[in-house]
Amino acid sequence: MMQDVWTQLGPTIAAIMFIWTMYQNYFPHELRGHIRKYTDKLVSYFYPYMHIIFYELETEGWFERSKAYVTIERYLSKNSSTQAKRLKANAAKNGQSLVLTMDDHEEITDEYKGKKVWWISSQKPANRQTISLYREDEKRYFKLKFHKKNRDLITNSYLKYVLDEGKAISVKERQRKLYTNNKGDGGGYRYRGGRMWSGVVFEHPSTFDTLAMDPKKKQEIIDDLETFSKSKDYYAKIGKAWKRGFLLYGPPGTGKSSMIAAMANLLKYDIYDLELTSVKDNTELRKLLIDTTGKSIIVIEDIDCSLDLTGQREKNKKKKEDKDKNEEDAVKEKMKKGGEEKEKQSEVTLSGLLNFIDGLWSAIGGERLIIFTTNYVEKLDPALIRRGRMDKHIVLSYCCFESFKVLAHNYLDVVEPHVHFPEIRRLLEENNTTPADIAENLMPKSSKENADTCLERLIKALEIAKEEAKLKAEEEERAKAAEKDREEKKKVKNADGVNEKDNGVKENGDVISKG
Ligand SMILES: Nc1ncnc2c1ncn2[C@@H]1O[C@H](COP(=O)(O)OP(=O)(O)OP(=O)(O)O)[C@@H](O)[C@H]1O
Ligand SMILES: [Mg+2]
Repeated sequence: MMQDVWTQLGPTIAAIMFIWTMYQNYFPHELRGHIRKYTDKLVSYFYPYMHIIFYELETEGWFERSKAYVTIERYLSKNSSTQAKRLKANAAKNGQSLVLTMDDHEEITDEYKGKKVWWISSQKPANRQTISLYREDEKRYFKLKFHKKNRDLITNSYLKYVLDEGKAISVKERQRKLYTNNKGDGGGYRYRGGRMWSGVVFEHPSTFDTLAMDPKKKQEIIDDLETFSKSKDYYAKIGKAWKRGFLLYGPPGTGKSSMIAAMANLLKYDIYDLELTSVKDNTELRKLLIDTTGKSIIVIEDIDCSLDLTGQREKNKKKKEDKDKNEEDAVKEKMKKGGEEKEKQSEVTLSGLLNFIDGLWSAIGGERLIIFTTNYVEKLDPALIRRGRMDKHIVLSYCCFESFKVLAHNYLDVVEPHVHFPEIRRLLEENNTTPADIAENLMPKSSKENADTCLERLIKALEIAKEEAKLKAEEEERAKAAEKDREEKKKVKNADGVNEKDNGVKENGDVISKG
């Protein structure tokens, strides 16, 4: 049977191969191009499908990988691993993880709004008649095949969807960075590749799961952030730059910095930690802003300590003028002494900072959070923190029982009900203890310590803190009473003095009247 088939097909296959070899080797190149053009036209007339080709390399410039190709590659990686038989692995996150995509000549299907499309990964044979500096595989491309009747849907909507999804996957997989504008030892910026920020890999482990705070408040913040990150079109519709300001305030050790790290981890953003005191002036501040990328959080920690931004603007202006004058005098003085003035005070003003937050330049680069932290919210100029600039004010406060439960679960794997919990609850209500203090007590200090020993240590620490707070309050009470006593005595003394003085005036008056 097999032999019959071969006897019938053999000559036909041999003839086709012979014609193909002749065509490839002896047919003039230009003529082949013409023939291809007409056969393509003929085929496309009857063929119900359309193709779009995405080449790997840009045809203009320095043969860089095309952004569209890379984005599509990322998008297809989500289907490739389940559909393609041969996969290709590319390194991501500086070699720490792998992206799997289909290998050449593989085909996978995708579905969009009920319509099926095909993605084919392929390679164009290199033109042997031209000399190229590049390898053959530089003609690699993705071919998108779809039915002609779906043309509008695919070109108007599906392609945008693919690029958006691909970008989102790239963002998730990229290695995130923590940048700082801190100057080097020499006092100047270390420009890395022309950038004003220097960055390291951001690997802070804080997440909203590990953050101890009231669960309702926590969920509200998570919802706010997620809504923000998906609201590109909404912000465009209402004519607002796609950014959101957060003011985090509360005593030291209540989780402000931890929350910033959790936000960055939730949204997969980079962090730009802006050290305002290292910024020379408003112009430099603007340059730093321009040098940030989208999908980032710009943080100014301890804003009240960063600059003299706490008073009224006019007052600040006057202060600044005085300061400038004093500084100038000081510099002259030092120069006279042969000294060298290296560290110059920052000249960033409140208006410069306001401009940074919501001026025209702040809209460049897309989605961005701006976060200020402070221990003393009341010290800040209201203009700096008004809604619209700092859209959401979040207070992080002392540890309540709900927050404690999160810490106990994270640090010791202990959950309610527990024999020590009621006492801890009572002590927390009577004490102002920061989550940082609770966390420190919950952490096992040796392999011998277990959950119970840690909780008992916490109870002891809370009792001591309560006792100390009581003693401190008594001490303050005594100091207040002593102060009050001193004031009373002073008043009596003053009153006596006034009486004596009054008497003197009377007497003098008498003298005058007598005169
Ligand atoms: N709410 C919290 N949830 C979980 N851990 C916390 C929380 N608050 C503080 N901690 C722990 O305490 C440490 C210090 O917290 P963090 O640096 O976030 O405080 P902060 O509010 O930024 O303080 P500061 O005002 O001094 O900058 C953290 O490393 C973390 O371990
Ligand atoms: Mg902090």
